[in-house]
Amino acid sequence: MGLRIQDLTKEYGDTTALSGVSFEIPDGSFAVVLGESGAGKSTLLRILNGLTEPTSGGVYLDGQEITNSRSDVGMVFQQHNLADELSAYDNALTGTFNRTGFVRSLLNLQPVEDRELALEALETVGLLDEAGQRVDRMSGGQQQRVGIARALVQQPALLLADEPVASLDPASAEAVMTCFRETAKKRDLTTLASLHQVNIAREFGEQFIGLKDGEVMFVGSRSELTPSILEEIYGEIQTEELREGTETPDSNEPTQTNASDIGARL
Ligand SMILES: Nc1ncnc2c1ncn2[C@@H]1O[C@H](COP(=O)(O)OP(=O)(O)OP(=O)(O)O)[C@@H](O)[C@H]1O
Repeated sequence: MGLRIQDLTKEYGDTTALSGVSFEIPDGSFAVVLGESGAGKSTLLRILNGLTEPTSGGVYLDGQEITNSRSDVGMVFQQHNLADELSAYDNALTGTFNRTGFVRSLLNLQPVEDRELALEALETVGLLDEAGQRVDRMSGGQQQRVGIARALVQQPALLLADEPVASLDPASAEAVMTCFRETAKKRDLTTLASLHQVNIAREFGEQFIGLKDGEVMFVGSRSELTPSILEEIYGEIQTEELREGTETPDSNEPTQTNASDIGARL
């Protein structure tokens, strides 16, 4: 059944961050949220993750409304949020906090099954051999894969990622996104990621949700995500690349994170 967002609205005082947002993501699909800075992407992910309460509306996972408890939702952050001085394995294991409890985790009293889950998750993201390595001695891409492993250890029904590759160089971003998509497929996980880089979004996304000023202005597949739709999502951008929409990015270009510069990102 997948994820269903129904009439979600979020107001911060006078600011309406989301207004009547409704869409569905089929079970096991890899979906991407697109939108300019301020469109409401983070607010949407924060509501799905239980970090923010919506003003109104509902979120349903496999037909069940998910409310305050979000233990079945895994989250991958832009800046990893890892404990630098801990190993990849110990960081992955922190994904069990919700189940094990803080004190037992602190005392290293996780059940054997959780320890096995942490190793399996590291294997899934291709880091089993680096399990004992401190994460601050790993590359940005490897750190992000540890972040994915930690989310997997939660055994989530839904995987969220807020700008998971925004701080990586293009080659690492590709590698992390490949790992991310393959992991989601292997585990048949419904995934929703917000991505600034349109070229990466188009390469890896199966389903797209375009937000503009807090409203859904597009829901569709990769083939439906035409350059003119992208222009609508990101405003009036008059570039040949955008009109042609088929340019491949120059691998020597630095990572693009500026939402207003779509032409360079295509
Ligand atoms: N805690 C908050 N208090 C007040 N306003 C907020 C808060 N969080 C977000 N907003 C406002 O809600 C709107 C949507 O913000 P949000 O961060 O969801 O957008 P975004 O698409 O994720 O942007 P970005 O890509 O820059 O992160 C913006 O106008 C923002 O200023």
